[in-house]
Amino acid sequence: MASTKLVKVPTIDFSNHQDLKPNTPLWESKKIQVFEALQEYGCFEAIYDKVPKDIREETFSISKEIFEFPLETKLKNISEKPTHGYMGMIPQLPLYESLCIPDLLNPKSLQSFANIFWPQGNQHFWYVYLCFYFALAEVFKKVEIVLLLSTPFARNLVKSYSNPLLELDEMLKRMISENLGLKNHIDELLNANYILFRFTQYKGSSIASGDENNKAAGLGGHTDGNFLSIISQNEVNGLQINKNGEWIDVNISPNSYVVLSGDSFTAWTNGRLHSPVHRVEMPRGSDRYSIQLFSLSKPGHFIEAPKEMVDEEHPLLFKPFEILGLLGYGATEAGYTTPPSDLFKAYCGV
Ligand SMILES: O=C(O)CCC(=O)C(=O)O
Ligand SMILES: [Fe+2]
Repeated sequence: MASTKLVKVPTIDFSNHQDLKPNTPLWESKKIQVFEALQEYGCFEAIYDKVPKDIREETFSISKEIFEFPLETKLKNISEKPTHGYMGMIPQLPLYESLCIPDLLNPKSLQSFANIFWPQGNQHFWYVYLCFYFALAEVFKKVEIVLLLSTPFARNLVKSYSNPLLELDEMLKRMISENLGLKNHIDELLNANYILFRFTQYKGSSIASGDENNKAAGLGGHTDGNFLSIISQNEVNGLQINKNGEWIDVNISPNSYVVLSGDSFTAWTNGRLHSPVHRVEMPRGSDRYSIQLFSLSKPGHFIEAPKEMVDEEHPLLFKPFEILGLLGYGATEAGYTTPPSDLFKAYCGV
């Protein structure tokens, strides 16, 4: 494939979020920008200042801390579900390691993750845990949590960290649905929401010295199977997306997030959006930490394009599929040998 070009993925500024309400001119203009960026690139940089800097730093410092645990501890982050647990020790990807909190919307899942690393409890982690828990509760309007939100502590946590990323995910889904005239399908999309939260480390510091310009593979080319991925990183860049055979660096500023469209949206929009092939190429010397918030459909829920997306001009492109089936397929022999841009079609193409 051709080499990296100095093309930039679009940047969309959501920093005046308090004015960003449906049916306002600002909403209408952002909604078009979002849709066009996802159509053209399958991703964009979101400038989003709702997560305070110190909270973000706190989260990255937890990330660093958990990767320093012995391998035997990290291996306790297991799951029978594909991509739902520890990934690492992959011979072709020696720099890559990741840990996953599956089903973030379920507080028990967060608790078992924390227990792996801090069986006695951890102030740090519980702080972030509570941020997520309270934020999710607000999103899902759980009465008992709403009561707890009245404490300044919880309110601050919600405002400062976790709520914003889930709000961003929801807002983007609303914008995309509106753009396609699928406003009446938004509830079914949001009700099936299931979140995977992944901490990732790329050990750039372990790349052997050699040609300074040489980069090493952090993560191979793939598409994400979910609806949206919201990625934050420490100050080390490395993510690239493939556009028409060329790799484009996705270099983002410190308070930005990368938003990527996944295969689930490709199917739901019957091909009007696409999921870009992306990879991580690591520079020598620096370790990269990234955090992914993946929004999926609940296991067992079948994803299919609403009937409005299918007509004579737009015949159905994908059979209904279930996310765990897709993720499992990626881990099979057929999945490994199919080029990443064809994998989704190979799995459920009509
Ligand atoms: O680390 C990143 O920036 C991207 C990671 C990624 O693409 C993934 O985990 O699916
Ligand atoms: Fe990815």
